[in-house]
Amino acid sequence: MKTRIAFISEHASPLAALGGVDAGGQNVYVGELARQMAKKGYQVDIFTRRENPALPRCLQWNQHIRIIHVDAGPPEPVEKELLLPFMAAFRDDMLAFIRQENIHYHLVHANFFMSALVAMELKSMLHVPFVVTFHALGRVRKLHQGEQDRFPPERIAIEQEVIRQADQIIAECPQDKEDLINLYHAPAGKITMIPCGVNTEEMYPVDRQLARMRVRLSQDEYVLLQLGRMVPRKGVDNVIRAIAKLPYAGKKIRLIVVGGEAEEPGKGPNPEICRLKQLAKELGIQASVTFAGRKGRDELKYYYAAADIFLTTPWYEPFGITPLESMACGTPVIGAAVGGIQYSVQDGKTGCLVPPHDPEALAEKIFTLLKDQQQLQEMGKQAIRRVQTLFTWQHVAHKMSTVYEHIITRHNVAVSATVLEDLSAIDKAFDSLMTAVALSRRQLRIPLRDAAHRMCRCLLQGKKILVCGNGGSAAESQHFAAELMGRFEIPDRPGLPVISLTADTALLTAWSNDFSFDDVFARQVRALGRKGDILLCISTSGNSPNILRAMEAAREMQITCINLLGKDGGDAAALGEINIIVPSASTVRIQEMQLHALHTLCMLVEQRLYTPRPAKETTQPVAASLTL
Ligand SMILES: O=C(CO)[C@@H](O)[C@H](O)[C@H](O)[C@H](O)COP(=O)(O)O
Ligand SMILES: [Zn+2]
Repeated sequence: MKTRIAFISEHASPLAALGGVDAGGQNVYVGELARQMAKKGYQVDIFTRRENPALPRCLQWNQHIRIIHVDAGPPEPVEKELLLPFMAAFRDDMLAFIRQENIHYHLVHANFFMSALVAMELKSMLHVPFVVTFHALGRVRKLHQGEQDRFPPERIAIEQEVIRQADQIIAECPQDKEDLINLYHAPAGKITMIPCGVNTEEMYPVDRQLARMRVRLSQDEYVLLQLGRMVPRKGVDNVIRAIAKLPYAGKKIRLIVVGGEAEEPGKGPNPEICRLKQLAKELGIQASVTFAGRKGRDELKYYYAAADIFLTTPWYEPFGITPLESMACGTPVIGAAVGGIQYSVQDGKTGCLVPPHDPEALAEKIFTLLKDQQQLQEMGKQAIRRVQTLFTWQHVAHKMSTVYEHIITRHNVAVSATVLEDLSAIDKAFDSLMTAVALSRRQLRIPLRDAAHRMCRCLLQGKKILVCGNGGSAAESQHFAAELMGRFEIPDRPGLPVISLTADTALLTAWSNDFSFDDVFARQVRALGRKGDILLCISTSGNSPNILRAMEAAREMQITCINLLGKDGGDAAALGEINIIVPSASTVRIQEMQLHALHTLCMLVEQRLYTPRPAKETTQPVAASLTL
């Protein structure tokens, strides 16, 4: 059987176009990882929110991967900051799919905190372990974006709880791991560092001249590339400011900005692009900056390869896939020394690191590198080498499958341990019941026979039986009365006068409320009992005061006391004419044996009084033939 993994990526579908505000690294991560895991033999279902009513419920992406569109919120794009309220619906619809298909997942891989919220709930309902890749952390975002962060404040508490409940946390770079530990107190042992990857079949070196021809860029200019989502935190303004500060480096310089959604009729252009265009204009460099818009993934390698240097200076970056893509295409990167960029870009080797929000520092590095073409070339080669050793998706999938297998094995062992524990507890309960049965069989035969005999004599004399007990024994009193007043195994016989003293709630509550609970049964014995009747007391301890008082009343009235007891019989044993004492110290076993004893008494009484005679009348007492 294949190992089945459920990926949850609530806002980032691998099918979504890249470059839009909410479409970025996570979409690529989920798609690429799923493809590599499928190659490794896993069956992967990717659950993502339906953003378009035309999408099928379940799309077979390839032989081993399905994309399931989950109905949660309106079937249209919704900003991820507004998605949290739809997560309950996401969980319910995902559960409905799982139940309908009757699937058992071995593991859930949650992406982003909202998916992890769903994974936590599935874990508690379906006992499926989960790993989480946060992709971004609320506390880090808050630190950098402050009031501009529009995620609901509950995000932090959810992330904190996810960290507690996750079976393993995937940190994407050393900084991510540090943030998890320092900002969330995540236990280091729960974190595995696995970077993002880059698809080297999609991103690979292309001859620069050819690449420039392909994307129609001049061969005579320096080309600097900025590529990614167009949101303020990506710091594209910082890059534009740096360009404005660059001294002449021997050739004209062109900055290409790739990204942003395609402009749709009726919808305005991306506000960040408008802001950036305005900035370039204000700085007087609009002629040197080309806003190329969104490009298809198959075109990106030409842009990367066409560039002399790739620039990325976000305020912060949980990982950052674009620097890796650029490196895979052999183009060195100047990146901000933040988040994952500090890990993927080796300063001075595969590119350079600069502080974020510092256009001077960036301009200086660009200038230095452009002037040293030999070093740039060497950095390009090193960049390719670094990607191929550390950042291929095959490498990522290999590390990830080790984590998956470890968790699945650990979970299976824990499940089998719990199952074994439960089975052993069940076995023990049966064993102890069997011991109680064996001992009782030996010790209760005679008192049971005597008790049945006395009951028959009492009933044949037109007398009655009163029964009482507390708690479980109260229930059995009523049970016993119902069997005899109604019927046990012989149909169509008259009812027998057996009354449970535990059934009159009005009397029981009034008498215990106004006088004493200790007298609730004695009071009824005195009112209902007559000489020659039987009082059957059921107690596991034999020490309940109301039982003892009832027996005292019975004895005063020459009512026979038969006791069904346990343990050492307690004080009741001294007051009973017949004591049936279950030989066990366990209240539970005593009660179970007492029920059996009561059924046995019913059987004996019924058989003795109403032996079925098919040829004749079946319900006549056989008193005449009884030897009392
Ligand atoms: O069923 C159970 C325990 O298994 C309890 O309800 C139990 O019957 C109650 O604690 C009784 O109050 C115990 O009274 P007794 O058997 O000692 O006379
Ligand atoms: Zn009980």
